[in-house]
Amino acid sequence: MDKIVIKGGVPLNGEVQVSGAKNSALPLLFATLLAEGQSEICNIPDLRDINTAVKLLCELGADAGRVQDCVRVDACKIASIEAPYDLVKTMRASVLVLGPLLARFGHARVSLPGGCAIGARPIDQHLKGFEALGAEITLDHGYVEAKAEKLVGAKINFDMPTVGGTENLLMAAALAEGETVLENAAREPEIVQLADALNSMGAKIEGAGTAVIRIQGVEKLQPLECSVIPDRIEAGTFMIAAAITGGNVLIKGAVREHQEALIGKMVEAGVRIEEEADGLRVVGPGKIRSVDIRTSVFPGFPTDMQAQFMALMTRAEGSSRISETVFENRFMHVGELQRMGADILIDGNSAIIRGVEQMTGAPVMATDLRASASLILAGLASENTTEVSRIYHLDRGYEKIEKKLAALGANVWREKE
Ligand SMILES: CC(=O)N[C@H]1[C@@H](OP(=O)(O)OP(=O)(O)OC[C@H]2O[C@@H](n3ccc(=O)[nH]c3=O)[C@H](O)[C@@H]2O)O[C@H](CO)[C@@H](O)[C@@H]1O
Ligand SMILES: C=C(OP(=O)(O)O)C(=O)O
Repeated sequence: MDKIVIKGGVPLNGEVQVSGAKNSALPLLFATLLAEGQSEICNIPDLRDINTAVKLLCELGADAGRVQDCVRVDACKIASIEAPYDLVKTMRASVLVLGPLLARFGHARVSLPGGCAIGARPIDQHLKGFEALGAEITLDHGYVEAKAEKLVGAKINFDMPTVGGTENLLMAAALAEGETVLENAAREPEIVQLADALNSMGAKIEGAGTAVIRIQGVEKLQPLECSVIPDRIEAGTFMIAAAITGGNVLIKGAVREHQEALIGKMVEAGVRIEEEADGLRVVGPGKIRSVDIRTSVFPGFPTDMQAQFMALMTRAEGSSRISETVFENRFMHVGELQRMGADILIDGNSAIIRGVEQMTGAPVMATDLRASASLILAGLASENTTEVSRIYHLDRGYEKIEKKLAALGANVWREKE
């Protein structure tokens, strides 16, 4: 297994290119199952989750593979409608094959993903939506099975705005008969990209990016050709890297409209952020100010940036409160940050962080994807050496992060444990 080693204390300088968004690429890859013929999606990041998705598409019988930064998927011949446990357990987003398989073949069987490090993460809202479209759902031997002679449009009101649930239902409803209305839908940029992509395939979807999405079902969809939007969470992670080291970095490809909540909080913390033609320039302050955050659905502060923002607050002047409202167990990084000298107290779903003058490097363990990133960020701003182990979590979602950071001047590299 690999670990990341960081010798902290270097202000980052230069330019870094943001990769394609994992959380957009995954639903787009599964959307290719909706059409016969060859789809091509470009600007696909080179990540473990993408490899898992391609493997899953092949397992279903599609002819899928990477050609440079594109993935081509020929979904003419689908031999299986089952997503097995071995793949689903390593990547929860595998449940996104349910919608497309059900819509095109009337049948899908997917291993239930179960809980993970950050929370229970049920899929009841996805299943409620499929049932409303007329599917029969059964749970058996750890698998969820969905069957329908035909899907018929319906009104679906989600109990909470769920990203995966909205995506799964968008894909299923695209081929259902008649109109589907999704209420209390998620509004993330990844939803907008999926709806745009489906429309380019011939779907009729209106309202993506708002809480109410209307889908007029069509009989058939064409193969997909598109390019993945920049990863706003990777971009945000580099924004914090620049800020926490007191550096000056142009984050190329970062989109301001995708980052308003993060930008607002970083500016409050004293960070200078300027929009340039090809991205966002972030200039770290001499002293970081404490600010409170509360995670929320888009356009609120993203839960996927909570751990990284906490790393920033460990170095701020004063005390800040970070409340996590999306996932019930997303403070796994706290214990590891404490090992590096952070002063953090957990109070229910909030963490109270009192900034410290200096943190010291330590061997720490990555517990999930964004926790891994927060430990690297803390390491960049700490004295001595930090070693982050179990970085297979990191490799799910960050493309060559150590190389990108090293190109900005950081002393960071990957080693075998
Ligand atoms: C691959 C991908 O895009 N992952 C993102 C997606 O995950 P994911 O799509 O799994 O997250 P959701 O938006 O569905 O989850 C939001 C909340 O709703 C709950 N819920 C969700 C569905 C359901 O059927 N029942 C239910 O109770 C979840 O447990 C969670 O508390 O959005 C999350 C929230 O922005 C991000 O952290 C993840 O990075
Ligand atoms: C939680 C995340 O991903 P996933 O939904 O794939 O677990 C993430 O990207 O931070």
